[in-house]
Amino acid sequence: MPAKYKIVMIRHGESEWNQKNLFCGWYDADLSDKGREEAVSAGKALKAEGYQFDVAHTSVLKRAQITLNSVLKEIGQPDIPVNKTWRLNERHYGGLTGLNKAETAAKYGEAQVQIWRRSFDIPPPAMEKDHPYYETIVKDPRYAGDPKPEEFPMFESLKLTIERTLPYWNEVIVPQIKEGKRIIIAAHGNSLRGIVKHLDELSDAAIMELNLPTGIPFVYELDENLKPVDSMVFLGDEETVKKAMAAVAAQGKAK
Ligand SMILES: O=C(O)[C@@H](COP(=O)(O)O)OP(=O)(O)O
Repeated sequence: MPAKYKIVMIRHGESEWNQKNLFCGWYDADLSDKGREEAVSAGKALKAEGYQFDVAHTSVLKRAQITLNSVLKEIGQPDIPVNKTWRLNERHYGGLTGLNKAETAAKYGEAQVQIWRRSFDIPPPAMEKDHPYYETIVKDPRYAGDPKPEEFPMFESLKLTIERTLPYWNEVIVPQIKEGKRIIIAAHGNSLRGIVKHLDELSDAAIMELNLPTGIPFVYELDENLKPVDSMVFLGDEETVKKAMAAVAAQGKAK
């Protein structure tokens, strides 16, 4: 079937916590200088290809929002409607939040860290009340009322992340796609892996292999039933994308 719709997604540029190689999850890390540059380059790449959007979706975390704002500024559309939702947040990394990924691998083994980072349904340990970032995250006013207290995660596997991201995809984004709206989503490594898994119907095993690079936009072309005609086409040269993906995968290695 021919392509009918196009949607652009981007993982935020490198954050200060990506740079320090810390599990970040719902911690609201800022972009690093490199991440800000990546966001500007992403905007320029979209501009060069003539992309324009009617609406944008992002998480409530600033690393995604700043990336989106940079992109929209570069393409000359700083004022389009932007929907912000916790449902596009990064997966909640539970008790691992704030730990160094390489040090965690040295302590618990690379295989365990790989399970925590990439298994489909094995969650990281829960964030307990005495965790250094518990109060910062749970009491953050941006979450007052939404998610509801019973929905508020203390940890998330990719499976749990998908369970809270997909309702937003299906109920908010899909109707807009079908109305012909040109959409960009600026979000996170794992919230976007969830959407990719859904669109491409990847198996639980196949999604483990996918590492999304920071700050490189990718495009899906969808047919009228929203099945991909073209999947995950990055606006970047192949070698750069491959290297960036390998670098993300390597973050879980004990140095
Ligand atoms: O939470 C985090 O540490 C990273 C992803 O980490 P990995 O699952 O790749 O370890 O999220 P993001 O930088 O996309 O917001």
